[in-house]
Amino acid sequence: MKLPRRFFQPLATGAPAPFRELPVRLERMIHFVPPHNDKVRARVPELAGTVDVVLGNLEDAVPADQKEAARKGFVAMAQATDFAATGTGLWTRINALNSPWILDDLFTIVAEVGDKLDVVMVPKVEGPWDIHYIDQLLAQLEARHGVTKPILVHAILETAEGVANVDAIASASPRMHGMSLGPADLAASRGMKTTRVGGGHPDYRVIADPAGDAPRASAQQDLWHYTIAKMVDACMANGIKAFYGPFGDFSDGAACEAQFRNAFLMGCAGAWTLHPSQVAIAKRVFAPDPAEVAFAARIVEAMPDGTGAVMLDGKMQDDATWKQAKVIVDLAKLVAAKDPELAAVYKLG
Ligand SMILES: CC(=O)SCCNC(=O)CCNC(=O)[C@H](O)C(C)(C)COP(=O)(O)OP(=O)(O)OC[C@H]1O[C@@H](n2cnc3c(N)ncnc32)[C@H](O)[C@@H]1OP(=O)(O)O
Ligand SMILES: O=CC(=O)O
Ligand SMILES: [Mg+2]
Repeated sequence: MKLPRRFFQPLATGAPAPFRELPVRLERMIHFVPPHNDKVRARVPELAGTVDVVLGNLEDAVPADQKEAARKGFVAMAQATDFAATGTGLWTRINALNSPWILDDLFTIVAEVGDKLDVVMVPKVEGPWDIHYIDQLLAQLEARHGVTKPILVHAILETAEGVANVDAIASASPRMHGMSLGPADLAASRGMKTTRVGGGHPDYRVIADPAGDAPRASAQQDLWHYTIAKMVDACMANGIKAFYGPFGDFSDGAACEAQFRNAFLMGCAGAWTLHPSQVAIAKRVFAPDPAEVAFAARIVEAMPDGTGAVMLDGKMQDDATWKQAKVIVDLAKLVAAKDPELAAVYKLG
């Protein structure tokens, strides 16, 4: 382990100093774009104003013979659009550390558009050693190409070993932005018996005890509850952000919304959107409910210094509920700053 005073030192001469605190940004959805697809890429300038993050995906879902086209497409789309002008994040998902493409991904992208890139998403992270490797390499590339803003790292939690090491991954570097659950790769890595990309499974359920001949009630359970909870704790304990990942059944908006909402309530900041139909779902879910915001604002107002105990509508409020209320009010303010419609509904000063 590094000594605390060395943790924030740049890892290469000439590389920018790491952030001490993460930039505060609204990231309700990380929208995946296949950069080798000319038609979709052409829509990016228009898309950029409608999502919080545009991610050019170079990894899974890009065929092996299109990896180079995807990398070139990403550079072209990064150069063609001023993402910062609309407050939209620009991310890329690079190929895995053991793949033949990773070096060209990073070498090309940092050289060509390193100053425009906010976050590199790293797939199949197994432990802190993977983050240390990327951290060092990014610092060298930032220094070589004169990048002045540190490029952040986002890990996908999608292997059994990664889940076992989740705390160490979250605390591996000041470059860590956050983590996303990768339910498809994780299911494979764990030997789970499902072919779905996220969401539930009709056979994963609990059943009521028998009561004579009466039909036994049963209910589907959330396959991802344990992992999301573990990921949220690891992330929040280290001051970084947790995200739900992909939901693959584009035809089932209700199930996508339920999965996103569970993640939101558990502490996640956002989710991936793979298809335009999922963007509205993410916007709906990852902004607090107006009635909840109104009640939270009353709590904050009733306890101006955040201490003591008061009653509101028959419910006890104290220092702890004040902190809960602050989470909701702060998020609502962040959303309101970007979304005039919700700003009008929230009516926060
Ligand atoms: C497990 C994991 O790793 S998940 C992450 C990896 N997967 C991905 O990144 C997938 C990203 N999504 C995609 O590539 C596409 O949505 C696909 C290939 C899955 C499906 O695309 P299509 O067959 O074109 O879907 P569909 O016909 O419903 O699309 C409707 C429209 O939305 C467009 N569209 C589809 N996906 C996207 C997207 N991610 N961003 C922007 N536009 C999109 C289509 O081009 C189409 O446009 P059109 O009406 O002008 O023809
Ligand atoms: O990369 C995402 C996943 O679910 O796998
Ligand atoms: Mg994956």
